Amino acid sequence: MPSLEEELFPSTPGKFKIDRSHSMNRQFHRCFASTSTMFLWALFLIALTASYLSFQSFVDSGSKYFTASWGGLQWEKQVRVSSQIRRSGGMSVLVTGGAGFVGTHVSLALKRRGDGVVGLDNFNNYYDPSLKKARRALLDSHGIFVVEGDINDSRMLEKLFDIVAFTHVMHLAAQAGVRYAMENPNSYVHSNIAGLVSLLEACKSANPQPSIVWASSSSVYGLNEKVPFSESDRTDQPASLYAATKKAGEEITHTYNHIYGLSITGLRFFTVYGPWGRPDMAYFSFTRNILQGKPIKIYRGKNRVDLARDFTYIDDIVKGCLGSLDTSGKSTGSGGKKRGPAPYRIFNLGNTSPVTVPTLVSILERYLKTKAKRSLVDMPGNGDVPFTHANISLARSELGYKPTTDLQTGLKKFVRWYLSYYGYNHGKPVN
Ligand SMILES: O=C(O)[C@H]1O[C@H](OP(=O)(O)OP(=O)(O)OC[C@H]2O[C@@H](n3ccc(=O)[nH]c3=O)[C@H](O)[C@@H]2O)[C@H](O)[C@@H](O)[C@H]1O
Repeated sequence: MPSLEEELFPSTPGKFKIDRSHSMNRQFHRCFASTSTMFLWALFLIALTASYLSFQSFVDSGSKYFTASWGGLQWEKQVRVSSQIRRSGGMSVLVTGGAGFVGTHVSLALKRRGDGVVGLDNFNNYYDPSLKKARRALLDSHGIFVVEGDINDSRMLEKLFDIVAFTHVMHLAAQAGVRYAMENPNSYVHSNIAGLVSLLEACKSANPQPSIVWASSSSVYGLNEKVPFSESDRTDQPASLYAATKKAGEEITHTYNHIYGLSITGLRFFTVYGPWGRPDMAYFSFTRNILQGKPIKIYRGKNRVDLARDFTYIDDIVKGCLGSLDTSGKSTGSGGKKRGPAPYRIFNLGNTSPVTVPTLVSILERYLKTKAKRSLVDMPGNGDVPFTHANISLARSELGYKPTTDLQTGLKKFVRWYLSYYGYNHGKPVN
């Protein structure tokens, strides 16, 4: 089969017909036919080479994923204004995944205390983008600008660091979800591996280099059976590709810390829930299905043992994130070179009191005043782990992290928000 180039440039040039105007003078044509043909060929070749090269760089930078919704004077002004610090000793933070669940809450908390915040989000459709847009509207009403862009877009990242000398990056952009990794494995590589490297490259080259706090996951403990999970426990048995990419992230950030002097703090979040949460998570989809009278699947482990999670309320997670930013220490590199050792830290951020999934459902039933249609099924082999339980002593001593919201209280707040956001037509208001 001929290649595209062979089709465009057949080996017998005579086959390639150039349309000529009838008004052309035959004599003139005969004299200049060979010169003009060569000239046209040369022009054509130059144009083709140029478009091929620009297409290559487009593909190389992964730009096929990007929307061109950044840049321009107005955009730069919005970025600058949003990043302005309004307290002494404050920080300017780039929050990736800014329109995400945790990103929104962290951004609001930072802004509230006078820090400068710029969000960054690609608004992908892993779950309903209208929820992300509603979060963006909320952020906007608090003076926080969210840039629409992908962390793989290195040109855009470079531009952001040109405009603002961010002191910190709160990196929360990721492909989340444990079970979805079997459906769309490449999206995890794209965001959690390639995107992470692209972001670290931008941070490494930035002058000054920012300190980085980023979201790892409790899922890195995988098949670890020692409870509660401590940071020093083994994390080399991931049960899902999601977990494997988060574990890889911990190794990748370590190399950037080691080679370039970037200050790194990785946070292992334990099943975070709350208002403005992620619709793909169990507590959220259970609520929707219970209100709509649809059945819910409750997974059970081996020997019909209930699964359990160390569900952690969003406000507690936000405190852990801010504590991490405040204690992160400085990156030491400049001009892409390390000038001395920089902090590398990993912390569990959990609640320390696991609750079983059936108990979670009972709490929801009470607040929703509706019985769930429970269907108990054996846990499919899709990356799930039977339980999680955080040991948080390290975060407590280093960050002053102290979770204060139990599942009952947190779910009550979530249900209130859910009903106010989606309306009361799906169920009765919570007391
Ligand atoms: O801590 C993390 O690092 C991860 O937390 C979250 O993962 P998980 O702890 O798996 O939360 P989630 O899906 O809410 O399932 C909760 C429970 O409900 C069970 N579950 C789930 C679905 C269902 O239909 N039925 C069911 O029983 C299920 O078996 C499980 O026992 C984040 O999604 C993930 O992005 C990551 O951040």
